[in-house]
Amino acid sequence: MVLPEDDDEDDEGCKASTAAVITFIKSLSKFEYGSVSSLGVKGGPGSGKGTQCEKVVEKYGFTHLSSGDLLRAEVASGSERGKHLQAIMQKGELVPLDTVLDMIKDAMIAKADVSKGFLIDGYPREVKQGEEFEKKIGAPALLLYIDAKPETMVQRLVKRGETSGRADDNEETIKKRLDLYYKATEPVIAYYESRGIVRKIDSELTVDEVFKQVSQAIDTLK
Ligand SMILES: Nc1nc2c(ncn2[C@@H]2O[C@H](COP(=O)(O)OP(=O)(O)OP(=O)(O)O)[C@@H](O)[C@H]2O)c(=O)[nH]1
Ligand SMILES: O=c1ccn([C@@H]2O[C@H](COP(=O)(O)OP(=O)(O)O)[C@@H](O)[C@H]2O)c(=O)[nH]1
Ligand SMILES: [Mg+2]
Repeated sequence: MVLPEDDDEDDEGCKASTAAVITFIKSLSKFEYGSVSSLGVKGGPGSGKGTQCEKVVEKYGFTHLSSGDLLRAEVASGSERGKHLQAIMQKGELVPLDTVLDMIKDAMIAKADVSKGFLIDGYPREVKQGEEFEKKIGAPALLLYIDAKPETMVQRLVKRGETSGRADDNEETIKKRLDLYYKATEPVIAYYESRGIVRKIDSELTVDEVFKQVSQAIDTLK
């Protein structure tokens, strides 16, 4: 996959596609959920982001974009770039910010004409990524913060690792992902909290009970 270079002022194609995303995001105000353009879904590894996003897609028809899934798709393609990404992800480290942002932007453009809104799962990973996302795409309408205790997350991921085939669902990498989450990602939540758009969801319950809270949060946007 060839991605546009954002910093290349001569890249007219890239500027045109960024403009297309901005136009689309603005046009979303016509849709059912008022001002909803994108919803951020944050929480630690294994907190249940993917599980809840699937249910939101089913009920609300939003498009689910998981930055981790996009990266895993690139790895699965077997490309040179994918091999490089795999090495980073296997260590539980973060892929460079521009790479992920370009992937999300391309995925949004691809779905722009059919989507009711976007669920951006697992992104931004760091405050700087959030700032870049806002500059290039727009501010999220809401941030769902899927909150679980670290021991719950570890337990869920170890169990998921029995069948997921994910190279990073092993105890050593899980620990690194958790450490990085508390260091780099939790500050993202504080950053959006100051704007009043964070909705904290208790994820220590059953999937359906967690989803009730998620639905309530989304319904406040109606
Ligand atoms: N008991 C319980 N288990 C859950 C809940 N949500 C998710 N799980 C389980 O926890 C594991 C992790 O859930 P995911 O939805 O994959 O978590 P995630 O936050 O997307 O994880 P990453 O992709 O690693 O960031 C899965 O095996 C789920 O079946 C929940 O609300 N309650
Ligand atoms: O915006 C992102 C999303 C994911 N990753 C990488 O992809 C891995 C898996 O991400 P995912 O969101 O699927 O799972 P989590 O880390 O929350 O368990 C992470 O550990 C990172 O190496 C990244 O670098 N930037
Ligand atoms: Mg996930």
